[in-house]
Parts: sequence; C-alpha cells; structure tokens
Amino acid sequence: MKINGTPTRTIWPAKDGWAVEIIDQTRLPHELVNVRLESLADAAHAIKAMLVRGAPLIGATAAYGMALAARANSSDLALTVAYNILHATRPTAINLKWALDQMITALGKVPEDQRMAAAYARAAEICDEDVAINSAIGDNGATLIQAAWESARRARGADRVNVLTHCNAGWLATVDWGTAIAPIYKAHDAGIPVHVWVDETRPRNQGASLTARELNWHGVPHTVIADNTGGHLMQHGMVDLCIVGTDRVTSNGDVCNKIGTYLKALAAKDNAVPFYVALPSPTIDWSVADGIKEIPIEERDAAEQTHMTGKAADGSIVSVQVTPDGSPAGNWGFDVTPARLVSGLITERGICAASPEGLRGLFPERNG
Ligand SMILES: CSC[C@H]1O[C@H](OP(=O)(O)O)[C@H](O)[C@@H]1O
Repeated sequence: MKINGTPTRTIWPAKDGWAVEIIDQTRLPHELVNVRLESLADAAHAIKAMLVRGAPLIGATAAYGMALAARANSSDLALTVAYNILHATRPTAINLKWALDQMITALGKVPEDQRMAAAYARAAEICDEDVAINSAIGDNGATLIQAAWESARRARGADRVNVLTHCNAGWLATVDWGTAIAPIYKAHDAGIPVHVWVDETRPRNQGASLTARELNWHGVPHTVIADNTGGHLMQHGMVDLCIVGTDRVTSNGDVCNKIGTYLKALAAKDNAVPFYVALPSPTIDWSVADGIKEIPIEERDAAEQTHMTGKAADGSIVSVQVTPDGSPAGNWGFDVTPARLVSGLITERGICAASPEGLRGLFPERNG
C-alpha cells in the first residue's frame, strides 16, 4: 500500500541485508514508527506483543525470525529451539505454524553453512507470495462488491455500496494488500463507490486504530462504529455485504476470527446479508474439522480490556483505565463462526462454499 504516495510493505529487509524492519502497529493510528528486528528474540517479542499482528503477517515475521535465528546459529538444535520459541508466541493463527514449517523444510534441505542464506531467501519468498495471493483475493472479492453495488443501485437507487468489516484484515494484517480489505481496495480503485463500516473491534481496537488508519491513507470512505452497531445497520438495510478475515479455516469451512465475528455472522444470517470470509490458502488448517472443538482460542492480558490508549487533547499518547479498580476482566481474542453462517470463502484461487466440497474443489490436491 502507499503511505503518502510511497509504496510501503509492513515488513521488509533492512538496508544492511540482515536485520528486518516492521511498522510498530502498537503506535498506530497516531504515530508511524518503524522498528528493527535484529534477533530471534526481537521477532518473537514483535509477534507476542502485537507490534505485528494478523495471520499472514505473523507468519511472515516468524519466517524472518527463523532467518535471524539461523544467522546466529544454524545447527539443527538451535533451529528447533527457534521454531518452538516462535511457535509459542500466539496459538490461534495457523499461518504461524505454516510459515515455521515452510522454513524448517527449506533449511533441512541444505548443509548447515548454507542455511542462513536459504532462510532469508525463503522468508523473502513467503512475503512476495503473500502479496501476490492477497492481490488475487482482492480481484476475486471485488466481483462480489461489484455485484452488491449493482444490486443496491437497482433495488434502492443507492449511491454507494456498504461493506462491513470486523477487526483488521487489511494491508496491516499482511505483507501487502490485506485479505478482507483487498477487495475493497480493488473495488475502490476501479471506481466503485464503496463505503466501509469499520467495527472498532474491542478490546484492542484493531478496526478503529488500524483499518480506519489504512482506509484513511488510501482515501476509502468509511465510518467507524461500535462493535454492537452492525446488527442495527443490517436490520435497516444499511449493510450490503460483510467481508471479514480469518486466522484459521477448518477443512469443514468453520472460520476462526477476531472475537465478535460470530455475533456479526448471526446478525447477517438473520437479515439475509451475505457474509464472506477472505483468506489465503496458508490459513486453511486441513488437519482440523470442527473449529469450535479443535481451534485453540488465545486469551490475552486482561489489561487490554481494562485499559485503552489514545491521544489526549494536548496530543500526547496516554493510557487510561476504563473499569473500576478490582473488577476482573476476561479477554478472549477469537471466536469460531460455524460454516453454516458463512456465505462463501474468498481465496486466491476463487470463491467457494464454506464446505469440504467447496474447499477441495478449489484445492483438488487435498483430495484423498
Ligand atoms: C488477515 S488475518 C487478520 C486477522 O487477525 C486478527 O487478529 P490479531 O489482530 O489478534 O492478530 C483478526 O482476527 C483479523 O481478522
């Protein structure tokens, strides 16, 4: 994506050829700060503390984390330790394990003295692949926005098409383009008058602080709303389409995504609003079927629920407590939307039903 006209990715090799640089997403939307990752520990911290977040970007960062580890020590033992440290950072997005497995496979094929170069090469490929995949997701998903726009214009003489999204599944959740937001960028750039309802997405406010930030940079009309607003908007015909991202899709088509997604899908079903999920194929976990029973749901620090960070009137960035002293808080990071509530899955290979048949139709290599 472009920031002030400059094409910018969320993660990139530093000019010195060995460190890695990222946008520190904990500083957005008010401050744009880049951070250097110089070690395995730096990469693990960046994922765990959510300087980077979003399933594909977590995978990309872990890939470079393995490269930084290999630079320090390329032995089998050291790489196994690095794998385990990175794998333990966050449990839900399957892209983390996918990327780590990709790296271990690539490094296992070469002698120890060639592993550092192989690691940096594979990490760079994973990033470039993510950009291409997400661009294709954007093209495929844009057909849905085009159809929704034509339908809204015919049915009610609409002057815009309204898409609701939850959390951040945009450029900032990937290396570039995003997943759920990629179709929005493609439609907007093609001249379709798309407007986005942006769920703020409590408690970390990825929608308010990240999705709104990137849509603002790209000039896409949008409105930030409280998470509980979507059902009301759907009841009043103000949402033509929902598109969300995901951290893990099962072989049955169940969708794990940011907490609150399931409730949005229920409202969409009740109001006959199409509810689509955008995902790159590394987000499919073919080894699990029942998402509710099998996907680990991350529980994060209660402080993310009891405190909020923002810009004070004097422009300083402050954190405030929004709950009473002593009131416990629960902070589940994700929920699972059963496939029956999903209208379809938007992938780089096309759009399919959220079902075993739909997924295997797009990925026949998974048959048998
Ligand atoms: C394209 S994956 C985006 C996905 O990741 C987010 O979770 P987090 O910000 O905690 O990493 C959220 O579930 C998004 O839908």
